[in-house]
Amino acid sequence: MLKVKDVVFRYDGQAEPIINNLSLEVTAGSICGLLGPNGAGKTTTIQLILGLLKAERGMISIQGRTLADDPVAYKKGVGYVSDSHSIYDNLTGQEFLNFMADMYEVSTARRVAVYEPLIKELQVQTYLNRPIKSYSHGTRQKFSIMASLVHDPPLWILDEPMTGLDIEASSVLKRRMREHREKGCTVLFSSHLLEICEQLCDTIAIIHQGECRHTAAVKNRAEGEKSLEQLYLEVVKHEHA
Ligand SMILES: Nc1ncnc2c1ncn2[C@@H]1O[C@H](COP(=O)(O)OP(=O)(O)OP(=O)(O)O)[C@@H](O)[C@H]1O
Repeated sequence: MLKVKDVVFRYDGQAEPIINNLSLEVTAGSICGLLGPNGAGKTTTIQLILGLLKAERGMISIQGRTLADDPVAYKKGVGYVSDSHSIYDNLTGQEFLNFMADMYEVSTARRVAVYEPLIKELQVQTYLNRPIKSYSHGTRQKFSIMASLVHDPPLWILDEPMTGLDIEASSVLKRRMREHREKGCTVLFSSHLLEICEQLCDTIAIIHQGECRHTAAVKNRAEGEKSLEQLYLEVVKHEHA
């Protein structure tokens, strides 16, 4: 479903690539957790997949389509929850939700059908007509999550989505991620929380120093197999040596 092959990327002015021949595959109808130390390249990888950054080499495709093949269809195939939500400060939550639905050309009936249950589940009714600049981080996160689902994206990408969410909202998000997978869609999210990956993921990918160093199945691990924590620590250990 998602294929990232031998991608190389460096930010302007950098001598060495930050992303180094990174390859990753996520199958349709699965949840994949991106793990890795601070600065490993998780957010950069996500932004490359989204087309917010441009790789200098390599190939990225979603459902067999690259950004160059059909930029609009490619972008409509992805829903994104960023780890920073500062750009819509002057809109109210309701205006932001409508703006995102307009951008994805989602009908009024469809946006109501998506947003109404989410507004109730995430308990944000009282925030709808207030400016986003007055929201806490967690409330911004809730609006970002709602907006990312309005076009029912086949690939849902979330960058550290649990950060700042209260316990009820985390529980709603986890359920929504599972439901997305049950519909045959795909979820990719970055996290520093191994327990969340153990609860949710079918696979994990460990990013270290701009490379995907290891991928592993999370469920049905054979008896005697290493725990995810042991596995993770072994993959990244030379950083701490
Ligand atoms: N705009 C930028 N310009 C230059 N370097 C950057 C920029 N953004 C990130 N970097 C560098 O790229 C590397 C990868 O950063 P990235 O944010 O992708 O890591 P991450 O794995 O998401 O980290 P964290 O877990 O701390 O969020 C880091 O060394 C970071 O300092």
